[in-house]
Amino acid sequence: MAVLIVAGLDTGGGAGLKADIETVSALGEHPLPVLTSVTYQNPSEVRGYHTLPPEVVREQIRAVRGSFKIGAVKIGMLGSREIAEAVKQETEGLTRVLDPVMESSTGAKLVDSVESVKVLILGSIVTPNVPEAEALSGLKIRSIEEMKEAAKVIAEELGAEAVVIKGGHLSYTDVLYWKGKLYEFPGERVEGFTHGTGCVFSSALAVFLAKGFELPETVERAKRFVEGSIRFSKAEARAVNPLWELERDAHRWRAKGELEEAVKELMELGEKLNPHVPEVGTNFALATPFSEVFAVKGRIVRYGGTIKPVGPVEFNASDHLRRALLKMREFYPEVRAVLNLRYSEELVEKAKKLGLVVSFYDRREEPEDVKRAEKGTMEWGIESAVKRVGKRPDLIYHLGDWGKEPMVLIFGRSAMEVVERVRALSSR
Ligand SMILES: Cc1ncc(COP(=O)(O)OP(=O)(O)O)c(N)n1
Ligand SMILES: Cc1ncsc1CCOP(=O)(O)O
Repeated sequence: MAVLIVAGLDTGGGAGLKADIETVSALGEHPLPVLTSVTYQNPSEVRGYHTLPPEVVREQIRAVRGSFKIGAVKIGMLGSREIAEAVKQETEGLTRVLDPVMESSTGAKLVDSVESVKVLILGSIVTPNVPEAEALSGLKIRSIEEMKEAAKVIAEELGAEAVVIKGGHLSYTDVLYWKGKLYEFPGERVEGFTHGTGCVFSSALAVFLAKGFELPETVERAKRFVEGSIRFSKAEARAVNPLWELERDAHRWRAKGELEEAVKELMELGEKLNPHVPEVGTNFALATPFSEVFAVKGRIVRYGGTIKPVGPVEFNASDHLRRALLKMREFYPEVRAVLNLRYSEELVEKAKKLGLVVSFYDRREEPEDVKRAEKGTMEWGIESAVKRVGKRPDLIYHLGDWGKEPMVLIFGRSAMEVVERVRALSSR
């Protein structure tokens, strides 16, 4: 099924047509991109924009309308009243999702007037954020109740088929008004970049409508998709990442394979490694670039004179090493793998001789409040070891405490780098 996208170009690659194309493609439908305007923008500022002649927009839509089965159309930045009129005429009869783009999040105007956006409201599913809903309804919005009132006004007075007001500027609850009924979609704050969220949300809505979902389920799905695209947003683009699901799954698949290979290599070191395996066992953890962590289920244990993984490599099969790795990645994101061994002075001395950067933490220095908290020791320990050495540590050890076995953690930028380090450390 094809989804028509009528939108502007964001040269920063975070919002607009590019985000829309990625959203539609990632959700498995075919994007038909129609350009209304070219903006000169980066994630920090919109320097200006140039609108295309309305006839150019009209011809783009005409070129595809007859040749594709169009399930829905997403309309974003219009730029001018003339373009809005042309888009209205050329999209008549299609299921229309209108993101009433007025200003960028950096505060720059992206349309000549609110009236131009209003041209397309009649019969459309409209997705304003709070400031846009205020501009369309003329109401002040300070609460979820006031979001509901504004949604009703936009539907009943301006003739929208449905209205979804996104709560990002207020709470994290979205409100839908459709066929005389109000719905709430609670959400929570997600850490990450948000530039482009409005574009991704409205495109995802168009896709799920094209797939045949009813509006309330469509809103729920689009909201969860946006949350993922913020959680896995792109630091480089400083914007949402509509490709997150595809990238996440590819990363998971690669990480699992990489760790399985490395565990196999590690098993070759069986007899040499056996004396270094602690009482609690060894685990080997690898993070994907999205900081999801794979490890060995049940850990790696001593087995006769050699070693053996108890279970397979699985997602979330580690607690301690996962927390150590994620903390380390807050300082050094290039670190992706870690393995624990039994502490011995000999092992630490060998690491120093090999030129590895060694640091440690002393559990006796752990603040009382961290000690009392259920799970803060590992994070505190890694942070204090990182700060102690002032550069990226390859190995961190601690000398134990009551009921805590002394331990060595060996880090690396890949699972194989850790294996190579363990090989060097365990050789006689
Ligand atoms: C070309 C273009 N279209 C739309 C926007 C606004 O996008 P949105 O998703 O609402 O994101 P923010 O502006 O809130 O970051 C844009 N900036 N450029
Ligand atoms: C108990 C313990 N403490 C530090 S590493 C380790 C073993 C590995 O733990 P996990 O399997 O939870 O990563």
